[in-house]
Amino acid sequence: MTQTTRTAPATRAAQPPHEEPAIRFRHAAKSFGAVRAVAGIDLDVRRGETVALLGRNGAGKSTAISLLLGLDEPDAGSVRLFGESPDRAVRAGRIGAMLQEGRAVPRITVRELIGFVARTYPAPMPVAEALELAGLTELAGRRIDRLSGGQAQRVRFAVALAGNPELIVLDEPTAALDVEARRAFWESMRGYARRGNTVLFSTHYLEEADAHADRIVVLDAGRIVADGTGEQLRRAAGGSLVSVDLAGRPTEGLGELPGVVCVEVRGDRARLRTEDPDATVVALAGLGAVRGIEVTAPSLDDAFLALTGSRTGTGSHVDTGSHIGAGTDTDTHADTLSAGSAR
Ligand SMILES: Nc1ncnc2c1ncn2[C@@H]1O[C@H](COP(=O)(O)OP(=O)(O)OP(=O)(O)O)[C@@H](O)[C@H]1O
Repeated sequence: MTQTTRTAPATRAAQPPHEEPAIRFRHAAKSFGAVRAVAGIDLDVRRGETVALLGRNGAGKSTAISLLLGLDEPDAGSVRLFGESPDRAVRAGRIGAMLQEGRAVPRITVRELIGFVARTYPAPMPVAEALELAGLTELAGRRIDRLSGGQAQRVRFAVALAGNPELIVLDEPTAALDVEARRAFWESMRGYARRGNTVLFSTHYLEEADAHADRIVVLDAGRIVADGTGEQLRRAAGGSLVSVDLAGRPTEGLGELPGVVCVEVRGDRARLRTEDPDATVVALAGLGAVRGIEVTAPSLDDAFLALTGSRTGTGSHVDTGSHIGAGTDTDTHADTLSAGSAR
């Protein structure tokens, strides 16, 4: 491979309207036997955007990323990066990736490793710059096998930066990191994005998607079920939540109150999702059911559960935590909201 060096641009220009997007999926599909891991997705990511790919275990995030990096070929449809094939874009150093697996090489220093990786690219980022962006300047002389988990993750980020990519793809970059390491990681990522680069990251963490992405794309059962900002997703989830202490009252008829679209009972409390919280509260008052009444706007968790069709009703099995992790006891109804409905 040619080893000429050019100075990395401090920032990249915003995408002119005629330019190809950084990422373009067109009807892209990939199955493994009977499993449709990616079931025909259409997605454009503009240059300079930071996009989160959100979904539960098995939603298809890693498969979509593999298609994007050319590690897997789609069975149907296409994936283009900056208007070219993933393979070409990756070889040209336009794409950097940080995947879930990947073990650090022992016995060499952080600086040596990044230098080594940088030399394999045609137009790498200066090593000192990659180290600085990844927050590794102080650790440049440290041996790779003597780093903490959070520091090792930063090295992987620097490896992804080494080719001076315009797009970086991160598959669950903060899994297993503690709060401080996460904060440091996102700071580095934002530093890279601020230069006008494009970022696509997958995550199970709703709050990370909301805090660090311009746009959230929700995948479920291989399909895009929503695409928009955190705020748009919350709105798409529809309605506020009115909860009230039942105080032994029967639950019959709650579903017919004005505005109510669904009722969930947890112990002695009823949670009513409503499109008209004022009318619902007035109707509850008419029934004399006002003990412990609370009205809350939908959270991103609520939105996620609604968008991915997660089962609600009895409530006891609904994961309302902000980490959509393994073992979430949910059903899949990918057609709850159609792709792009949150936009
Ligand atoms: N190489 C493979 N062979 C067979 N099935 C696979 C393969 N890779 C993925 N799958 C299946 O495809 C579906 C999507 O998996 P994928 O890893 O893309 O999901 P994910 O959203 O990244 O999940 P996670 O959050 O657990 O990493 C799953 O049902 C998975 O079991």
